[in-house]
Amino acid sequence: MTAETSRAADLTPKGAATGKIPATVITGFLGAGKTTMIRNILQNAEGKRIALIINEFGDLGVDGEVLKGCGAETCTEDDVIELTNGCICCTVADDFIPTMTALLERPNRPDHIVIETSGLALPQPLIAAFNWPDIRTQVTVDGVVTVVDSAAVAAGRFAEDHDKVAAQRVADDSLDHESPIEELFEDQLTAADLIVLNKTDLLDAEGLAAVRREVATRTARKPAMVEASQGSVPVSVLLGLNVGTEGDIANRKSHHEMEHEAGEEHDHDEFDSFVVPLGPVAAPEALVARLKEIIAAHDILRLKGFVAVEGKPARLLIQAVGQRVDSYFDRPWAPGEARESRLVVIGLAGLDRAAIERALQA
Ligand SMILES: Nc1nc2c(ncn2[C@@H]2O[C@H](COP(=O)(O)OP(=O)(O)OP(=O)(O)O)[C@@H](O)[C@H]2O)c(=O)[nH]1
Repeated sequence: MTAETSRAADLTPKGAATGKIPATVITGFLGAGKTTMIRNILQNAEGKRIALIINEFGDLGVDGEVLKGCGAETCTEDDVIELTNGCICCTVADDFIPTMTALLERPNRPDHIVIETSGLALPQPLIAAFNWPDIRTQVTVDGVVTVVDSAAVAAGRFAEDHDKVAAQRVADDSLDHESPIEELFEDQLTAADLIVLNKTDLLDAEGLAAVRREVATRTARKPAMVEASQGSVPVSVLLGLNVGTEGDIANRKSHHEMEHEAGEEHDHDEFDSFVVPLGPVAAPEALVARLKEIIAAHDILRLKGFVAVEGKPARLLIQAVGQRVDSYFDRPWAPGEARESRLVVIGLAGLDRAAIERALQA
């Protein structure tokens, strides 16, 4: 093949011109800003009809709630499909394929499909699923966008903590991974066609340049990087990458695939999550202060959920990523809706659930 013909082959349209619906996979570690970025996509879709498939670790459905409430005309509640039965990379055959098939059978097919993986998902099995016979004739992966929490990278969250890994291994000698967080971070970067360095508002130019260098060292591939705050990247940059990533999956192997070519199953045993119910809260500021202490004491990676505040007609959305806790009233409680306070807690396996529950409910 000459250089010219090989270049022409590279430019072959994978999506629209082949009649396939383009699907964008949005991945990235817990709390990186995936849902925030998708909200931005929906609000700036300019008439493009988008169907969303979202998958969350921890069964509270917070992301779905946030996205359904975003009021975008081109993405109604029917267009938001939540996969709550575990992490999408482990439930491809049972959950993802049937969901995609049902979506494709709808009379009113979407112009574009956006898939948000859970923050703990390994994107590779999901991308490979686009090669399944029923799917590959109808849909193609337009691109994989990996969202990075730049502040967390700067804080060393994805650099190996040798003491912690050693402690984990003492607690569970079946652990064969060097560091589950670091590996997953790198696997998500390795899957990327585009990397979004998000949360730039939390860093100065020097810090951001260091993050850019560090991210570049974490994958042998060299996907483009864009910087963003609040996931604000033009839709024209995110959608329409036209890569056909499912055809390149062999070049994006995860640590897990490289270590276990023999086919050992991937799972999420290294991580743990549970939901804690609380009573109504009298003082949200005091709750937020307490959350920060509990997160630090137990090294909780992610905590989110809804809280009923005494005397308030709206529910309080709590979003914590590491030590940073955001909270705001997102919408009024609906008539007849149970005013429950529930928080999902996610961390490395071995979280002291009883102690965390006691502290949260105190
Ligand atoms: N300061 C700052 N906060 C951000 C930015 N983007 C998102 N956040 C906040 O980070 C938190 C997590 O954002 P999400 O969009 O829910 O992150 P996610 O990747 O969908 O999280 P999971 O689905 O739980 O993995 C929320 O409190 C957001 O408001 C940003 O650019 N800057």
